[in-house]
Amino acid sequence: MTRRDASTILGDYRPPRSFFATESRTILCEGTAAHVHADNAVSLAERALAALDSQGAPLVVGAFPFHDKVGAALTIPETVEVGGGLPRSGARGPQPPLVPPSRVRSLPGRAEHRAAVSALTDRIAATGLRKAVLARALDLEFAEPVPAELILRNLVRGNPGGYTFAVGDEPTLLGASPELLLSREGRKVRSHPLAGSARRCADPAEDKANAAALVASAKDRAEHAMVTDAVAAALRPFCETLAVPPRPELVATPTMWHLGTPIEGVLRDPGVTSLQLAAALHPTPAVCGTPTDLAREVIGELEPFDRGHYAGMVGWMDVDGDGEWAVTIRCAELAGSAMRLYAGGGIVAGSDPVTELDETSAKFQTLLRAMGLELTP
Ligand SMILES: C=C(O[C@H]1C=CC=C(C(=O)O)[C@@H]1O)C(=O)O
Repeated sequence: MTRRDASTILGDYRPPRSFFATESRTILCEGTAAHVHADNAVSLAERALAALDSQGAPLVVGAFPFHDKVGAALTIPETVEVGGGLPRSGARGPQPPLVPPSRVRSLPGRAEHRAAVSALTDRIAATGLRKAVLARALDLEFAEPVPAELILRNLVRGNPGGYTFAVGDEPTLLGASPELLLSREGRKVRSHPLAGSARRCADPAEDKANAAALVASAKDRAEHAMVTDAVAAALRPFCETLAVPPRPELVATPTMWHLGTPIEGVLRDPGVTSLQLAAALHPTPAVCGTPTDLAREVIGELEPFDRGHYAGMVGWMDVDGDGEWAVTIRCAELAGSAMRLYAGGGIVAGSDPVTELDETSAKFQTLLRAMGLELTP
C-alpha cells in the first residue's frame, strides 16, 4: 500500500481502476490479485476476510448489489494507493465535453411512476407493508463513449462530504452517495441513515422554507424513523454501547435536504468486521422498506427494471476488518456510450405521487450536474 497525494490519486483514476473517497480518505486500486464471489452478503463478508488473509493483501474493494440473487464480487487489488481527503469546493468544475444525449428514457415513464406510487400507497393502506422505496432508472444514450474519469472528478468536486466512487469497467459504477451504511475503525462503528427528503433551491428563502417544511413533516419523520430503528436494531446485538440520537438532524447535500441520524457504537467483539456489520444491515429501509420481505416483493412487482448495483453497498475493508461502506445511491452505471442513472424515494402512508416524482427528478441531478447536463427527467 503506497501513500500518495489525494489529488494525484484522483488524477490517476481511469477504468478499470477502482476509486473510493470520503472526506478524509482517498483510495485508488489497480489490478486484480483475486476476486471474492458470494451469492449473499453474509458469506461474502466471511470469504473477503479469508481471502485477505490468504493473499496477504491490504484491502478488498467493490460493490454489493441490492439483490442477493445478482451475486457479488469484490476485488483484492494488486496495488493500492491511499491519500487523505481531497480538496472539494462544492462548486461545479470544468464540464465534461459532453454533447447532450441523443436519447433519454425514463423507466418507468413519469406518469407510470406516479401510478406506481399510488398503487404502493394503496398497498400500504391495505396490508402490513409500512414503507417501500420505489425507484426510477434514467437511460441516456450518447453519440460518443462517456469519459468516466471526468464525471468522477466533477462528482468529487461537487459533493463535499459525499462518498464518491468509481468501480469496475463496462459497466463502471459511478456515484456520490451522501449515506454511510457502516464504518468500523477498531471497536468504533458508525452509521448515518438518511430518509426524508426535499429538493434544494437556488432561491435562499425557498431553500430555507423547504428545509423547515422537511423538519416539520410528520410523514418524513415517520419515514425516517423506520430506517433509524432498523439500523439500531441490527447493530445493537453487536455493540457494547450504541448512541442513537432521539431526533434526526437536517443534512444538506448540494441537491437535496435530508433527515439524518448519526449513530455511533462500540463493538462487543472486536473480531466482527465492517463487512459483516454492513451485511447485517443491508438492505435498510432507506433503499428497501418495512417489513423488508414485503417491501422487496412489491419493489420487484412495481419497478420495471433491474436495480443492478443501485441500492446496494460500495466501499472497502482492510485486513483488520476496518472499512467504510456507503449505500449505493446517487449513482449510475456507465458502459461505453450508454448510461443508466438511478433515483428512488421512500413511500409511506400519505406519500403524494407528484411530490415523489419530483423527488426522484431532483435526486438525478447529482449525476446530471456532474455531467454538465440540464435535464428535468
Ligand atoms: C433511495 C434513495 O435515497 C434514500 C436516501 C435518502 C433519502 C431517501 C428518501 O427520502 O426517500 C431515500 O431513502 C435514492 O437517492 O435513490
